[in-house]
Amino acid sequence: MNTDDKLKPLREQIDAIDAQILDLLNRRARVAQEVGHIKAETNAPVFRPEREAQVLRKVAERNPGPLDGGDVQTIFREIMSSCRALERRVAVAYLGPTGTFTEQAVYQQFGHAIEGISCASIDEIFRSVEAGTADFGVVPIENSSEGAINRTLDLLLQTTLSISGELSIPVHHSLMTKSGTMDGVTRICAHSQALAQCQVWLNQNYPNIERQAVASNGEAARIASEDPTAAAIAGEIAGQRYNLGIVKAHVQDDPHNRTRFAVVGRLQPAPSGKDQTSLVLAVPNKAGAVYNLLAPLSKHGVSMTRFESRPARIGTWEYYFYVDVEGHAQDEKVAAALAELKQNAAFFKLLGSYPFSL
Ligand SMILES: O=C(O)C(=O)C[C@]1(C(=O)O)C=C[C@@H](O)C=C1
Repeated sequence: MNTDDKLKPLREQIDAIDAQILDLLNRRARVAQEVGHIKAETNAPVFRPEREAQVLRKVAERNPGPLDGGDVQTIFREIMSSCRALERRVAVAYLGPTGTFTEQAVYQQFGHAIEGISCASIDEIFRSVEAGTADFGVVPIENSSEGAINRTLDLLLQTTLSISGELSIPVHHSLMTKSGTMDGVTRICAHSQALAQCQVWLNQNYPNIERQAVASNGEAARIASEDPTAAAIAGEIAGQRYNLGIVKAHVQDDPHNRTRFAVVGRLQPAPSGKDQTSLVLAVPNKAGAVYNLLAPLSKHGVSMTRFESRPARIGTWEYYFYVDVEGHAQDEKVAAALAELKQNAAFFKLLGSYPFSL
């Protein structure tokens, strides 16, 4: 028997299974449509991150293999994304142009059945959600090599929006040009964060080529696609979008470089069973103030997962503290700790409670 003869019965099995999967997918989609009708009657939100997190956790727990648990979650995320789009296609604002890591983060959180709205800056993302042009925005909040994205932290302080989710993705940068070589290149363009994440490598390899900070890595890729004297540092997806050749892949100084993103919107997700709460606090500038401020967390057995300070920029040495804690603001012990924190703080803002990222 030749190879094709051996494959034929197996491919017939796959065809039969695919027909069953297709039938089941459409049965699921019809149920989601019914859910959509009920939500439309009551004006309830279409995107329910706590429910999606529960579905994804359940499939990973139940998955008997041989498919990888993470791969199964990716498949189900897309199934839910398509089902959700039958109810209504949510509009998500992100830092454009296409091909940025923020766009990748959007798909990781919402799947591909969305309307992506490309914005020129982090400010514009917040504005478009606040104005209702987009339902949600995805903004970078922290990079593992470079630390906090300060503009996002500042905007979170002012916005009327809440954080309704978070996720982190690996960030691998490549040096790319139109020709795939560095011949004739006089400048290397990238977002300032990406230039900083690759500075050791750039100092070693191209110390004499000018570096130019641009609005985003996607924008850098677009520039390089039009100008043969410009190279871009960006993700490979951006390079593919703009037809660039790779001069060198993985040029970031830290091979484990990751960026964390926050999803912002008007939605306040219900508890999912495994959640996180983000808040901003400030205290009067006196000895022991920060220590006393945080005491209610340990008193009520609430774990702090992140603590970041940012100058208040009012000319004095005062700081805002960005704090993440485990649990949902509606959980009894978190609620008790937050009530006490609020009493002790000179400033208190609850940014949101949302499912712990998968
Ligand atoms: O359970 C819901 O509320 C649904 O709308 C269904 C569904 C799904 O496909 O499972 C789709 C969208 C929501 O974000 C959550 C889940």
